[in-house]
Amino acid sequence: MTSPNLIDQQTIKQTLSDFTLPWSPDIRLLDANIIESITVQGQKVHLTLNVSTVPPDAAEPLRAKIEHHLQHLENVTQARVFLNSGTASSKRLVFPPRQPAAATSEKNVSTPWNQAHKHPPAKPNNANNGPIETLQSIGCIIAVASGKGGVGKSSTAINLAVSLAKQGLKVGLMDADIYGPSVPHMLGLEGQVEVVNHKLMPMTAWGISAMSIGMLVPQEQAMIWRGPMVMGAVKQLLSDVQWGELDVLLIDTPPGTGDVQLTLTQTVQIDGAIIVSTPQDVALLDARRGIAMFQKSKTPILGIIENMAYFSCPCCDEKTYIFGENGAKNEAQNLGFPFLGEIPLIPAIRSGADTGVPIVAQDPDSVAAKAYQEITELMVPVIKRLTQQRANKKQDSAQE
Ligand SMILES: Nc1ncnc2c1ncn2[C@@H]1O[C@H](COP(=O)(O)OP(=O)(O)OP(=O)(O)O)[C@@H](O)[C@H]1O
Repeated sequence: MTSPNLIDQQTIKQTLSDFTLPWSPDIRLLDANIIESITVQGQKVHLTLNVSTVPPDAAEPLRAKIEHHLQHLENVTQARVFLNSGTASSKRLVFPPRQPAAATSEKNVSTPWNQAHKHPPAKPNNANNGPIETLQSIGCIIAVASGKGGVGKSSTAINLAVSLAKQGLKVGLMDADIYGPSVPHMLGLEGQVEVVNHKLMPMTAWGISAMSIGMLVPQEQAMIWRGPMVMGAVKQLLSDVQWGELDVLLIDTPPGTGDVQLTLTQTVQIDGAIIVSTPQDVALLDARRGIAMFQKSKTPILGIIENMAYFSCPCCDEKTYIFGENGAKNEAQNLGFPFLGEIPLIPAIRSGADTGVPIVAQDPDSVAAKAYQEITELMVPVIKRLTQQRANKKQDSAQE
């Protein structure tokens, strides 16, 4: 029997020695200067093709062919082939494998030449256009959003997710912040994502399943992606990830009202959105824009959470309202949305995020953990209701 240790760059190259270029069959792949890198880690192989000289329509088929070949090699448990359309100074890594069902709509994303144009991606894979297979066993989907960056949306989403899991729910967390994915770091997740039956498996931490672009490509790569690629990545986080059976999938959205939000609302049925804001006017103004966007796509607003509501002095317990008092609470009242609760500004929330141990997991009896728990106690019946509504909708459309 061959030892798994025998896989290395050289053996991978050898197995590719018979490959020729489909558009120039006389030229061997190995001689064409297209293979940019081969990384072997144990039985996992990552190969990058530089397709800057490849005819536009040939790049993706070539990628798929090589990936298929590598996946079937003895002693290879995971093989992924990436496309890089850039030169050495402007590298652009193309998000990897696509599933056949999504291939048509993601064609613009997978072909580097298309990315040069600013056209929107192909017809949105709207929830109404057909269900996404990997989301079929999910009770309901809730977006956690904010208008403004840095208000603590990711910290809130993570702690809510862990707190819901502590209450016995099966929870998934999708980090849709393509440009600044913070979920892996805040959950302390490292290492390779497993691929099983051509689907990405979510990583697990603190009782929840999570997936983020930060687990798939280096941060600096995703940061230079433009509209169509970002939209494609969001779709893949939904449709190429084996989310499995979940009571709720929380989606941590990036701040603002850009491509990601648009893609999400066009691709899946979001059952509700929770808005996170600090009490400060400028954050509330942006939050209002976020609310308007969700309302436009008929996504129900489930409520508003006030984060960094106040700082409580550790010595005397005196509350200081650093960002103003009750801003988000009043806003919820004015707009007629439920106020879900307030989270104080607490150093342990920040340090928990920095060390990858959410405060809810680290210190369940702390003031911070209790604040999150109070919110999730309000969320549980809402999740049940949304799950029922989603199931009814599914049944109705099956009968149509
Ligand atoms: N209640 C809180 N108390 C103390 N620190 C907090 C609190 N909420 C968030 N933080 C810290 O504030 C910073 C920003 O939080 P976070 O990354 O969650 O915000 P965000 O709104 O998701 O940001 P972005 O829009 O950039 O993704 C982080 O360092 C986080 O640990």
